[in-house]
Amino acid sequence: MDPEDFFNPKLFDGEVAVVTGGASGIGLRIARALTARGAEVMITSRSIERLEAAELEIAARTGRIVSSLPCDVREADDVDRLQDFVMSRFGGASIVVNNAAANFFTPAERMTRRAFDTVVQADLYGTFAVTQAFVGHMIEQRHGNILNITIVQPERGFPGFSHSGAAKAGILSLTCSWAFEWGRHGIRVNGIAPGPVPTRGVAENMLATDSPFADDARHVPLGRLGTPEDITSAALFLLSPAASWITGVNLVVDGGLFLNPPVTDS
Ligand SMILES: CCCCC/C=C/C(=O)SCCNC(=O)CCNC(=O)[C@H](O)C(C)(C)COP(=O)(O)OP(=O)(O)OC[C@H]1O[C@@H](n2cnc3c(N)ncnc32)[C@H](O)[C@@H]1OP(=O)(O)O
Ligand SMILES: NC(=O)C1=CN([C@@H]2O[C@H](COP(=O)(O)OP(=O)(O)OC[C@H]3O[C@@H](n4cnc5c(N)ncnc54)[C@H](OP(=O)(O)O)[C@@H]3O)[C@@H](O)[C@H]2O)C=CC1
Repeated sequence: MDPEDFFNPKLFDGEVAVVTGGASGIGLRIARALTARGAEVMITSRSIERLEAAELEIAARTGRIVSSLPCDVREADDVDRLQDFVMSRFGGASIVVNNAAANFFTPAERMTRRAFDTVVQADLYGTFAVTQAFVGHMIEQRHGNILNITIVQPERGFPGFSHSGAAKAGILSLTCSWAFEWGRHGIRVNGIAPGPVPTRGVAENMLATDSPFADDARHVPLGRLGTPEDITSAALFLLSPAASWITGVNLVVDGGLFLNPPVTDS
């Protein structure tokens, strides 16, 4: 049984969800699970081919249609187009999942300014811009849910991923500021901090020979790497009314890895 099978199939009836980076990996699994539970879902990423494949996969698995639009979250014009599309098709969004991210292993002394900018724009600026595109409508409706995909304890530092660590720390700060500012409007804002989940993005961008990421499985107390399903069931919980008094948290979903970080060899 999938962990997400514990969630009611009508849990998200009447909700409209935008999932950035929803064409692959964790974002695709969250988009599929929301679709299967009644939400109207809009997925975005840069690649039309991946979006088309994701639409087919979700339709085959759920019997329901998702909408999709190519959108580079670093580009203000793309985010404006996304906003226009969602407003005209659905009248607004009640759920935003800020999942799109870029990452690659680079020692800090060799990281170019453009490399730093590429990651910070995709992660931190993208989270800001996409959220801002939809929060006005949420405030009007006095109903909204924002979920940011972060990392575990970004203040700890991530050797070789200093751009991503800094961007994710910024996202965590946005999560807390927004939770505070928008709670009075009926909007909840939370984060999920995944442990290592072997997705395409990780395989293509993070497993350089000297990357510490490759070693993580040995250190996970629950004895295995994570799956997109592990992250998705936590997302469904935080986005559901079962979490209606939870805002501003960064929920760690990592098999206990943060208790035993890979700096120590056990
Ligand atoms: C914090 C600890 C880790 C926490 C765990 C987090 C995991 C994840 O986030 S997994 C998700 C990863 N998924 C992805 O990264 C998918 C999307 N990524 C990409 O498509 C590429 O990685 C991309 C971001 C590089 C693509 O963006 P694009 O705009 O096409 O980038 P460019 O190729 O133009 O490069 C821009 C700039 O960055 C430099 N650069 C790119 N790759 C590397 C690399 N492997 N090593 C060093 N530098 C790299 C590139 O050279 C450019 O800079 P300049 O040379 O100065 O122009
Ligand atoms: N997997 C892991 O171990 C961990 C993942 N995370 C986080 O989980 C989230 C999902 O990662 P994961 O599923 O592993 O990775 P993937 O690479 O599979 O997914 C990332 C998605 O983001 C999209 N994307 C990247 N850049 C942009 C951009 N500029 N504009 C729009 N979309 C973009 C990609 O699509 P396209 O290339 O088509 O644009 C892709 O669909 C990310 O936020 C990541 O940082 C955090 C900790 C650990």
